[in-house]
Amino acid sequence: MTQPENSRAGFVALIGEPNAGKSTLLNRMVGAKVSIVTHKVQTTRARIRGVALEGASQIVFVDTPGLFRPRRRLDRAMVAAAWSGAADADVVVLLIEAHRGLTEGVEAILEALNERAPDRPVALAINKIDRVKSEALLALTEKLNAAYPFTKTFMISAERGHGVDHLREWLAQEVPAGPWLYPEDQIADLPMRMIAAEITREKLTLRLHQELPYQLTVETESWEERKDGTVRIDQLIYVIRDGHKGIVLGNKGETIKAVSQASRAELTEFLGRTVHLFLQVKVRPNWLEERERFSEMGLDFNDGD
Ligand SMILES: Nc1nc2c(ncn2[C@@H]2O[C@H](COP(=O)(O)OP(=O)(O)OP(=O)(O)O)[C@@H](O)[C@H]2O)c(=O)[nH]1
Repeated sequence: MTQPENSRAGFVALIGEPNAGKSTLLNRMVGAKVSIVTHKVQTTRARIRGVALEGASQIVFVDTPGLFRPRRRLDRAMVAAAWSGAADADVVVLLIEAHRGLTEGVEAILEALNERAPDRPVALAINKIDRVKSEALLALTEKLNAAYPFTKTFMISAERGHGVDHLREWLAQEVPAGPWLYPEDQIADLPMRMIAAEITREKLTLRLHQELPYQLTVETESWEERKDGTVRIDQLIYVIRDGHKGIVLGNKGETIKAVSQASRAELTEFLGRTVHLFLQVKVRPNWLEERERFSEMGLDFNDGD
């Protein structure tokens, strides 16, 4: 399918408390292919994105980590990432659980939304409607809309698929007019590339949790299926300063070597075949601003320009 003239494209941040159903919804929106792969990884620690095509629109979803009160350093980084996603996205979807309603956690998110994501369309998606009676749903809708001026409210069951098409159609209209962000042929193996990048990023984080700022991104540059049944994966690790490069490499390259080994082992297990992994570290001071780099997974994100 070639890109239509009336194309639209944009980023959609799915936010909500842990367990709200964000991953389930993302998988529904994007399709079976992504759901198969994302089920295998720890989605709570990853910002998995998927790309959906709806009519002439390309919708790029960010599945943020659950928003909660951060304690550990890594948690804080994740929450910051979740919020940066929400603030920079073209559209925000707040997912809540119908049977839990307006919890303290949801109240905290609404407060923060006011501060951090003003002027964005924010849709309310009340999920798990299969668990409550319709009268309760109406009352909840009123209560939530009194608490925050949502652009639109959807009642859905991510698990059963109810209402999901409506939400996706609405998102397709809300994302800005403009060219698609991903070429069509990249969408197919995007999930695998993202997951591979996320696995390496996780190993880096585990290894460097004290020293490394989370301003680091991993991209899968190439993915080559070899005739002998093995896979060659080349990844770039972007840091924002020269000093960070030294930290990632470690003394005599021992850090990067350990990260590479750990990542390769997990990728090999995940893919069920031998993986040859090649990592390269690059300094890129402006990666936060580089929109064209969003073709891969990472903490970088749309700056809304
Ligand atoms: N009954 C019901 N359960 C649902 C629905 N959608 C999701 N769930 C369940 O809710 C649980 C949490 O769903 P996830 O998609 O993992 O939630 P999440 O928001 O991604 O969770 P975190 O990754 O922890 O932030 C899972 O057990 C889902 O099966 C729904 O529409 N109805």
